This record gives sequence, structure tokens and C-alpha cells, in this order.
Amino acid sequence: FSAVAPSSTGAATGNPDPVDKSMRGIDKEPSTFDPTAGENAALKRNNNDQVWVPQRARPRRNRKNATMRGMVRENIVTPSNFIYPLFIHEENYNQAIESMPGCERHSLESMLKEVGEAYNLGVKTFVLFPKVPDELKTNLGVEAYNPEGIVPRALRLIKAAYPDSIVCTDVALDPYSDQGHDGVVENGKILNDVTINQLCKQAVCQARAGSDVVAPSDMMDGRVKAIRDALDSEGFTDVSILSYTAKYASAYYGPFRDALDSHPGFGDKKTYQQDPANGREALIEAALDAAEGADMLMVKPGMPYLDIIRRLKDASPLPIAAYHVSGEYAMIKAACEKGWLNEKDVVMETLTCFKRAGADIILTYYAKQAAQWIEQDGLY
Ligand SMILES: NCC(=O)CCC(=O)O
Ligand SMILES: [Mg+2]
Repeated sequence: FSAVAPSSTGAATGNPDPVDKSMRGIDKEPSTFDPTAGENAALKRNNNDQVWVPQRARPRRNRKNATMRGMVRENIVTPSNFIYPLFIHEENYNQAIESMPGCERHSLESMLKEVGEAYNLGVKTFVLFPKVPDELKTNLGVEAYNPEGIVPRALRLIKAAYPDSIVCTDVALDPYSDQGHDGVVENGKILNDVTINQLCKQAVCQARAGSDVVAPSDMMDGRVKAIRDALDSEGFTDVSILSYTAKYASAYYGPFRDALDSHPGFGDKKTYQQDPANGREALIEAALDAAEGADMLMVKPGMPYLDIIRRLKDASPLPIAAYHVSGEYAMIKAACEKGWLNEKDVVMETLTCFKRAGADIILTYYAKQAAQWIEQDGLY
């Protein structure tokens, strides 16, 4: 700011005043309020005899101090907006995830402790991601609907300890697939309808174990309707569907795949996840998911896709979720570890921007940390 601010010390320091005198004149305009003036006092003439409107609009008035800014603030992030993703594994110890500093693969015991800490900070919604041992991975991903698998066991633990928490479960085969794909593979292709059948079994299995919200992240066509039908036919009419509606084939998922050891065994996910170049296509996906019975729509990743969040928000009355993904988390962590960014400021700004773009719900690995900052500093 100092480069352009009128400087009263400019002459004393020998610096030429950088601000044109006529610009400074704006602040020196006569007040439009003149109790002795007639009807035309608001319009005055400048030296060129042209009509000018006196400066009245000063948006800075609404930024005067923190109280004023708080009063006019349009978007506020609260812990109840967050879904906290948790990585779990079968081991009885925790394991650091190198590309996601601060996140761990939790043992079930440690997961429950983490849930409790977040819960006490007001973060009461979670989503579980399992790292499945290689020997349980198959092309059909049958471990995905093992009622004694790690996700059903984790669900039962959390719901017993925190009955009013909301636990979401990921519906997709990639953690369970020996090919690292979100669906069943045949001749190098991801089979849509065969996969959906597996996803329905997975969703019902999760519902039986207490899942509040099943969240299909696979991007198969028609899976929301099929999952809704499967849940309803098993009596789970109260289980919600949070659809990964606009999930892009993004390079920002790398650290997550490190966490789950789920990098695709061949090729990429571009035949089912969306092309990052496309925006309107997300509206097709949103219309289909809404018609098929989704309760909430998700955009993923988050920061580079704020325009998609806004377009879905404008197009649909359903709640919109944004996934602040692992690569976004890792970028912030890395820059902050180098001292190049201030972590608290940049994270709270980022989360606020998700809300401004139209997200009602934010999935973020920063959920617990952000709730801690909110508890310390008050709402942002
Ligand atoms: N189905 C979940 C993901 O793919 C996670 C993305 C991330 O955090 O990178
Ligand atoms: Mg779709």
C-alpha cells in the first residue's frame, strides 16, 4: 500500500510523491452536504465545466474495523460445515503418510480417539477410507462388502460411542481392487453395470453396519439410482446418498493414493472421471444425480474447481459439498513447512472461499485443526 498512498513524508525523504495531485483531489472534494445550499448542491461543476458526481460510494466504510467487517460478512465457516476424512488400517499402530504430513493411517483405537477429539471441537461428521492389505484385494473387490471388514467394524465403534455423529462411507472399489480402479476390470476396461452391482452390495453392507451417508465416489453412470433402490429395498430409506457428482480425473489425488496404496495398476481414470477441461458436463452429472435420488452433490477437487461448485450451486437446490483433496492439503503443508505461507491464515481463507463459491459442506483433512483455530480465535 505504501507505494501508492499519499505520502506526507515524501518531500522530507527526498522521494517524489508518487500520487498524482488530481487523484488526491478525490479526498478533498467539498462535502455534498451544505446546509445553506439550494436544491442543486449535490451537483457541482469542475474546472472543465463538466458535471461530476461527488464521491459518495466508499465501500471502505463497511471495512472500517473488525466489528463492521463481522457485521457485513457474507460467509462464515463453522465446524458443523466440515466432514473429516479419516484413514484407517488393520494394524494396531498408527502410520505416518509421508505426502500428507499431519495425517495418519489410524488403528481403530486411535481412530476413535481422533473422532472424540474432533467431536469435542464440534466436528461431528466423518468419512472413512480404509487401507486394505494386498491379499484382500481382488478384481471384484469382494472385501468391500465383507460385514466383518474394517469399515463396518469402524462404523460400529464410532456409532456406539457417538450415536449422534454422522458417519459417511466411501462407496467405490478402488481400495479393494487389485487393479487400483474404481470398478471391475475386463480387457482393460472398467465395466459400468457389473461395478454398480458390487457398489450396491457395498452400500447395503455399510448401511447394515450403521452408515448414515453412503458416498459413491466411483463415477459409474446410474449408480445413484441403483444404490437408492438397493438401500430402500433393504429398509434403509433413512440412509442418505452424498454423490461424488463432478469428480474430475485430477492429479491432485496423488497423496491420497499413497495413503491407501491404491494407485491405478494400469492406465488412468479418464474413462470414468471427468475431464478437467469441461464445466458444462458437470451440469449433466448433477441433473442425473438429482433425478436418481442423490441427497447431496459433491465437487472434487476443490480449489481449482470453485467455478464448478458455483455452477452446481446455481443449478441445484441440493446441498453442495466440496472436497479439499489430498494434493491441495499437501501443497499448503509443504509451503508452510518452508515458511512460505502462514498455515492458519491460508487454510481459513481457503475454507471461507469454498463457502463463498457455494459449498455448504467441506470435506477437508484440516477439519479438526480448523475447528481448533475457530475455538481459539472465534468464528472467522
Ligand atoms: N474417493 C476419495 C478420493 O479419491 C480422495 C481424494 C483425495 O483426497 O485426494
Ligand atoms: Mg454420474
